[in-house]
Amino acid sequence: MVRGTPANQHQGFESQVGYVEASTLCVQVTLSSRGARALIQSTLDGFNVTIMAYGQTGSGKTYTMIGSENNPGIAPRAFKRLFQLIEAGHSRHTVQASAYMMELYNDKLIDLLRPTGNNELTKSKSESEYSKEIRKEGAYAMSFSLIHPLVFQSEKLDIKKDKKGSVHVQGATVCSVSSAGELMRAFQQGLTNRHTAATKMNVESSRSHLIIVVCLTITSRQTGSVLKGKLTLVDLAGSERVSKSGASADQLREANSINKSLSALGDVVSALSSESSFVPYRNSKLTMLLQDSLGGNSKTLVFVNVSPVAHNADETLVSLMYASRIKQITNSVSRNSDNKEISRLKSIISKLKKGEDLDEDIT
Ligand SMILES: Nc1ncnc2c1ncn2[C@@H]1O[C@H](COP(=O)(O)OP(=O)(O)OP(=O)(O)O)[C@@H](O)[C@H]1O
Repeated sequence: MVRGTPANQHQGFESQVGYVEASTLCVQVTLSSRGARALIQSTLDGFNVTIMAYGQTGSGKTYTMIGSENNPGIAPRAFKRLFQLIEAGHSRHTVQASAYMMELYNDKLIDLLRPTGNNELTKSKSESEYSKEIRKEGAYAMSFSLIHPLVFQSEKLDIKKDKKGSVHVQGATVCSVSSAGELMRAFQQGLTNRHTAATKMNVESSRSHLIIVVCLTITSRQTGSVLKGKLTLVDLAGSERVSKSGASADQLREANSINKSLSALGDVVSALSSESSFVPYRNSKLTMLLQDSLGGNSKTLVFVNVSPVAHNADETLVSLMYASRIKQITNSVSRNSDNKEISRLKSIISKLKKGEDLDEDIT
């Protein structure tokens, strides 16, 4: 099912530059679930969930995923809903939440939560607080409020896939978060580091693909069994014709890199929708990152944003064809769960690898 949903509750939206349209239209394509709200619950039920926006530059992807202060987009709404559900289920399970945030800029993965000396959140904390930082599962983990400007400079970001097919970025700065507000603060901090620039098509065009991942560990109070949920939110950079966007020299490089990665994404979608035996995930970092979201172990919702104006008819057609192809993809979804004993053994193995104390686990 492909649902056409007017995303333009924005009557009177004025264009600010060049060819920005007076309205946008959003086509919602859902794989494996009914809608965004149900998907947030699925994350807490131990599933991988991806929500992403695809479309031509200036068509409203960032507005859909991030929104504005008065009209929050999918990400802030998802964060709020997630913590409402966590609170509602408090008597049944405990939940540990953490998040990391990356951009893929000129084919390079950049850690948007990596502390810098300029980070406002890093300045007000004492040294003793910084000492509480912990290392976890090969990634750099910390409570978000404890970010230290000098530590956690990981060497390299690596895209990894576990045995169940879940993708994660090794080496990313991971913030542990305990409320929607904390998660939102981390998110906003990350956004300030994202590459954007004015083009003829969009006064604040995203020059990178944005990926936010929220990881949940849900432990049942009754049985001790553990579920792992993962929510991935993706605001893709827009495909653009440089003749229309009027790209400068740097922007030309960015546009080429964006178009190349989106073309690799198109190849993956084509291969999956035609049930080809080979899917070229490894052709781009973007497709490697989205490997579990497209054709893998994830419930996935894709918003395809299109422009309704005649001037953009070609791009709109391409996006709609993309939407209908993506709709043919079938993901194979399973819950990420472990019983109490397996969780205990995994925790021992992980601690042994890190050379940590095992006293608590063995008694
Ligand atoms: N539904 C909407 N209501 C009001 N303004 C909107 C709406 N959708 C988009 N806009 C405005 O249109 C402009 C372009 O939108 P946006 O930046 O989300 O496009 P995009 O698809 O993310 O573009 P790019 O790929 O270049 O980053 C922005 O100024 C945004 O605020």
